[in-house]
Amino acid sequence: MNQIEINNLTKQYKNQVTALTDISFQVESGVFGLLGHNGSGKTTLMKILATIMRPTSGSVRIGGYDINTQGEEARRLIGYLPQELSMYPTLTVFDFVCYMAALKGVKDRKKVMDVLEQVDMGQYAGRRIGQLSGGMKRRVGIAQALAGDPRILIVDEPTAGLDPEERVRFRSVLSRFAKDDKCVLLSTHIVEDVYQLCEKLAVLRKGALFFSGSAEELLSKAAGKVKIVEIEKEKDLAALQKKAVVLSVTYEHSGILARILDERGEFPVPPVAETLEDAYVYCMGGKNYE
Ligand SMILES: Nc1ncnc2c1ncn2[C@@H]1O[C@H](COP(=O)(O)OP(=O)(O)OP(=O)(O)O)[C@@H](O)[C@H]1O
Repeated sequence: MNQIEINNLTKQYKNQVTALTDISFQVESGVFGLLGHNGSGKTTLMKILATIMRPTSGSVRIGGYDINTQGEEARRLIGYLPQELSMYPTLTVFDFVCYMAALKGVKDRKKVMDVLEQVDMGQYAGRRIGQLSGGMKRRVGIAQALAGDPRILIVDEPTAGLDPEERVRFRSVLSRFAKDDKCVLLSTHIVEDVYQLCEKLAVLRKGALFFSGSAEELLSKAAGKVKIVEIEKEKDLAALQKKAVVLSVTYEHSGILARILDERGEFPVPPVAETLEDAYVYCMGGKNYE
């Protein structure tokens, strides 16, 4: 069953910037990844799905409810973690989540404790927000999104800036939520998160939908094209870049190893196994995404 259905969605801001152009895709249960460079329109799309911004045209159904005409019903199904969530540093974790939960009509303090336990923050309930690490704050952000028992969790770039341990922990919180026929829509520009978490994903490029499908389908776009070639000098790199997309470069004692996408089969070396990151960079026209 589709949890989210997006049809011909377009968003033009008042300054005439068109952030989204005719986007259509569906999101089923599980963790769904939304990948794109900075400025590709991810946050705009998340805000529309979270019903805090109206589209210019097109339609969105959340759990079957049309956000334009049944916004209240749709909103009740959603938990949203925005890219930047203002938190009051002097409040305790518990009081902050109680406050956010109350805004959604959840007054039961036991339920607040439950969501803190779900994100492994129960033991820090009494700590002040200002004394938390970045990863802990992000988990508190998820806890407030989980208040009200949503079916659909919309999280905007939740792992940016986290250390590897916190990222792993954060991912497990999301995948734990997504089982039981629920859905997480995760926007990120970190391909590793999508690789670890998502069966399906969409790629936005300059506000347009470039790809929507399974991770395997995205991978297949780079299949057989990823090669490693050796060049002698730095200046040979510029010539190589004219012939192929250079994915990464490693400097060795003997020379320089370049990982490339050989689209036209011009380099007579056997291909190596492609990664999701290779396929993503390929989709993005070869520009690195950081
Ligand atoms: N309130 C606004 N008014 C005008 N233009 C905006 C507004 N918000 C975003 N934009 C523009 O819309 C485009 C998409 O921005 P958006 O924030 O949705 O991208 P993003 O993929 O989330 O980027 P990032 O990863 O950097 O957060 C950009 O060109 C941006 O400058």
